[in-house]
Amino acid sequence: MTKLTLDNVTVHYEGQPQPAVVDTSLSVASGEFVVLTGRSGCGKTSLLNVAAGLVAPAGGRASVNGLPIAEPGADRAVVFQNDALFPWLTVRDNVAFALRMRGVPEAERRDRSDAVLTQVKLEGYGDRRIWELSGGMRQRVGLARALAAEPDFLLMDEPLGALDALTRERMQTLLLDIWAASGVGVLMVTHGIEEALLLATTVFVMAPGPGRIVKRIEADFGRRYAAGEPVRSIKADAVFVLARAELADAIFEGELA
Ligand SMILES: Nc1ncnc2c1ncn2[C@@H]1O[C@H](COP(=O)(O)OP(=O)(O)OP(=O)(O)O)[C@@H](O)[C@H]1O
Repeated sequence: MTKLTLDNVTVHYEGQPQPAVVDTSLSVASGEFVVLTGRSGCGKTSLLNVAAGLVAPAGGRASVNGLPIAEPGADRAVVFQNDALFPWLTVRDNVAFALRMRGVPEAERRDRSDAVLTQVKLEGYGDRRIWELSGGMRQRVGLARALAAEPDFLLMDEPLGALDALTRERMQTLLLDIWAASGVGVLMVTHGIEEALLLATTVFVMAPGPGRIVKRIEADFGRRYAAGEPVRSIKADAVFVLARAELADAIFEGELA
């Protein structure tokens, strides 16, 4: 099992009077789906970027299996909200880009790309151009590109934020399917309250001023979905409805209505 750990992490951007995140700890292990949520500016992206190796903490420690995170690595694939795909490349070449950079031979690149395109339900789209795809399909290409590297961790910053409600719901179940099948550890930032609860095994609620974790909620709704229960029945369950209210309270606590 692989474990990504943030220990008492502080993020302080140069020239800012206050740290963006103080003394914050969490971990993500293989097979866990950890979600960061909270109001705007509470430091969610900052924390994710520390895990990605894109931001160096001013205090504390970020590590994978005890080894310090100093830079981005192939073990941690990052998916952003509007993933920058290369419009002049085909879908398959976008997915295979990182593999090409790493010198993976062409036949293997093709096989691996087609396998992950099937995983994200884009089988047969390998030869299409990016501009021929809908927003939801583009986001699935971004996800396929991340998966092609066979990472231990998927780090996702509002990956579904730009999608319409229906596409977003479909992507949520797709993410759960991929997570359950791959055993990857996920750290995801979202503003979506239902999304956080449905997907996460653990939800961390952050609050600003300075950014910190104010609540931890354990959930098993994603596992129930993976075990065959329909999403609609999960969301209608009184346990889900109560948890949603508890999560909303934690997010908006201290904020004037
Ligand atoms: N590169 C940067 N330089 C200076 N300040 C930054 C930088 N990135 C973020 N900040 C500040 O750090 C704080 C936390 O930002 P961050 O983006 O981590 O929060 P967030 O919870 O992800 O916000 P949102 O939900 O709006 O995306 C904010 O006050 C923000 O203005």
